[in-house]
Amino acid sequence: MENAIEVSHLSFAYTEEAETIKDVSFTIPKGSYTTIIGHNGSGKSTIAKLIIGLLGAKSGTIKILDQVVSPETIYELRSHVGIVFQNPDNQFIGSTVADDIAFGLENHCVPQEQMQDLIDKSAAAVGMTDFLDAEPTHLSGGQKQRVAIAGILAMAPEIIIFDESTSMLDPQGKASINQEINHLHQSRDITILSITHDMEEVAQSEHVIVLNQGKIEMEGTPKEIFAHPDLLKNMQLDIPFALKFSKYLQSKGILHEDILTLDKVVDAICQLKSTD
Ligand SMILES: Nc1ncnc2c1ncn2[C@@H]1O[C@H](COP(=O)(O)OP(=O)(O)OP(=O)(O)O)[C@@H](O)[C@H]1O
Repeated sequence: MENAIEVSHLSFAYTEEAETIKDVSFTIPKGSYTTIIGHNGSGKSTIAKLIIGLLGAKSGTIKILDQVVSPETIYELRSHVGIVFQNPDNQFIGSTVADDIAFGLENHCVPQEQMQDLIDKSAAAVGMTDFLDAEPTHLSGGQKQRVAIAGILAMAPEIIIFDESTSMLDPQGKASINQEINHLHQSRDITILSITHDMEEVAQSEHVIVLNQGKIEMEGTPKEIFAHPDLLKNMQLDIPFALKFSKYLQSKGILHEDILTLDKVVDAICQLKSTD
């Protein structure tokens, strides 16, 4: 399978005293959904900034769609990668929400007649239809995050990087955006790299990278990663609620395996009832 992103022996330091990223290597296959987790300050956002060339590596290489990221290539490469940051305040350009979502589309020369449809659909996907004429600066933190996500959804680039971009959303908003990300990934084959503290989102991804003090500590499927709750706890990380619940049901003899999502826990219980 071709790779969307290849990171090879990447190191980076903000200061001379200490390295923030220490010899990190990983690959993200095209069309895959990867999450990066790690304690605060483990270097997750720094990796995202290195990938899109906002920071320059001290050593190592990064390839996007088989091209090495460098000052010469980054401008062209960015047309294939959309990124939504944690702090939406730094991302607004338009004077209304609609203008803001339109900005990326205009840059990509999307015809006017398609533009309105894309703005409407992406605003609806993040629950912001009623705010299209609002000024972005007047929105709450979570609403701003929704608009920033809508701007990227509208452009549907080949690769999307989410850097804790649902951190300010209420639980329902988070769940519906997670659903939207999953839908986008499955229906359009878009490569997703999501930096997150939301273990429910991690459970829906295909591959997980666990970062600890600038190094990769573990890598694998969500099931493989969540099979080590004690290791995760040592890194201030948790397992999804559904997994805790399924472990509890196992202790009561009701279920017989670890299950990562609530939907699947409910399916398993329904299955038991139907075989009673
Ligand atoms: N501009 C900067 N100058 C100096 N040090 C920085 C800078 N930005 C980040 N750091 C340091 O680099 C380390 C990694 O930061 P980074 O933001 O990548 O972590 P993170 O894993 O994304 O954290 P969080 O989960 O809190 O968002 C931290 O120790 C942080 O203090």
